[in-house]
Amino acid sequence: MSTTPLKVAVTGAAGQIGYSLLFRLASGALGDRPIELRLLEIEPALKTLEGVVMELDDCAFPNLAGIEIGHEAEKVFDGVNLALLVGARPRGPGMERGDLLEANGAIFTAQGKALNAVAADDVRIGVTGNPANTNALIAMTNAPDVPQSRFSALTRLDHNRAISQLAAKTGAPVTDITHMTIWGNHSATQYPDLFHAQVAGRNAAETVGDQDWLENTFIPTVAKRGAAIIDARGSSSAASAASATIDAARDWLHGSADDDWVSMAVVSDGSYGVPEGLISSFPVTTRDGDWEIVQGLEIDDFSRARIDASVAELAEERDAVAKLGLI
Ligand SMILES: NC(=O)C1=CN([C@@H]2O[C@H](COP(=O)(O)OP(=O)(O)OC[C@H]3O[C@@H](n4cnc5c(N)ncnc54)[C@H](O)[C@@H]3O)[C@@H](O)[C@H]2O)C=CC1
Ligand SMILES: O=C([O-])CC(=O)C(=O)O
Repeated sequence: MSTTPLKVAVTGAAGQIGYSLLFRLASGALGDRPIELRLLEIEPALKTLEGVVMELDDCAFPNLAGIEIGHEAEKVFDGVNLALLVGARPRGPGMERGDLLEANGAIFTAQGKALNAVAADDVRIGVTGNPANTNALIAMTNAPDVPQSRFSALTRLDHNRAISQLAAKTGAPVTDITHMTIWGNHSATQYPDLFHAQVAGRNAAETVGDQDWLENTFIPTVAKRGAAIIDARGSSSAASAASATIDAARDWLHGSADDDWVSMAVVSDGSYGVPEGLISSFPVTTRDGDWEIVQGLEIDDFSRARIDASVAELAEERDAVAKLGLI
């Protein structure tokens, strides 16, 4: 194991997700390698962030090798190996994540440019801030020197939600649920796929044997879970979003489990009819910091229609940010 600290940037570090994410990162959720935190916030939030840093100090985490904070992306991102782009406005009740495009898009233009200029050559960039897929597209487009494969958007929370719902339905432990896939956008159009998922090695859709539940309960529960949490909590999911951000980063850096896959929104190479260049969620395997889209899955008409609908929304979002001059 390298003893050189992994430099991890977190944006929006004084926000709700940050408050959960930073303590998990600092306590070793990405492995034993020491980490150095680089925390970016807007200037008015720096005082709050200083308080969070005091708390991190007070935990005396053995593997926390240093913390730097600031409001200038080019300083904070200097030499980072992993950038977790969380900072963005969350939606409130009655909003869709796409309503945040204009408010949040500009953040990712500037941060893409800054990462392009100063990040380490091996940087990996995970976007959590919404609308995550299109924000990742904006950052990627504004960072032409960083390989496109280094960008991903978070659909791991949806993936974890789908696992949890299926486990509850079948009575199986979550560890028995494998091969889950979220296709498309991190939005209400996403398609959580039970036709390729497995419960203790058996096909999940067959195990459930209830198309009505699959179509009218499972898919909408997973796809609209974010809104249900906003409705119940008054603010959007935070600890679960931080946990999923860590799951995604850990698997990206260290590899997904053998004989399983994970969901990640990554740049499409045209696989499964998703237009090249869109950042869409796929089943992927990861190893040593690289990902590969799982190939050869059969897509029936039911799945095809749902993947196409979510991908059409991604194309609309891309066109909207192109009109705004963000890509
Ligand atoms: N992809 C996913 O699964 C999920 C995504 N989210 C999204 O994550 C984002 C953050 O959520 P919360 O932490 O709850 O929001 P929050 O409002 O509590 O925190 C956001 C933080 O970002 C900061 N910020 C704003 N502009 C910034 C900039 N240019 N640079 C650096 N920091 C900046 C704000 O000052 C604030 O402290 C939201 O867009 C939310 O919708 C939330 C849950 C799940
Ligand atoms: O729903 C939201 O706005 C926050 C989010 O992305 C989620 O919880 O999946």
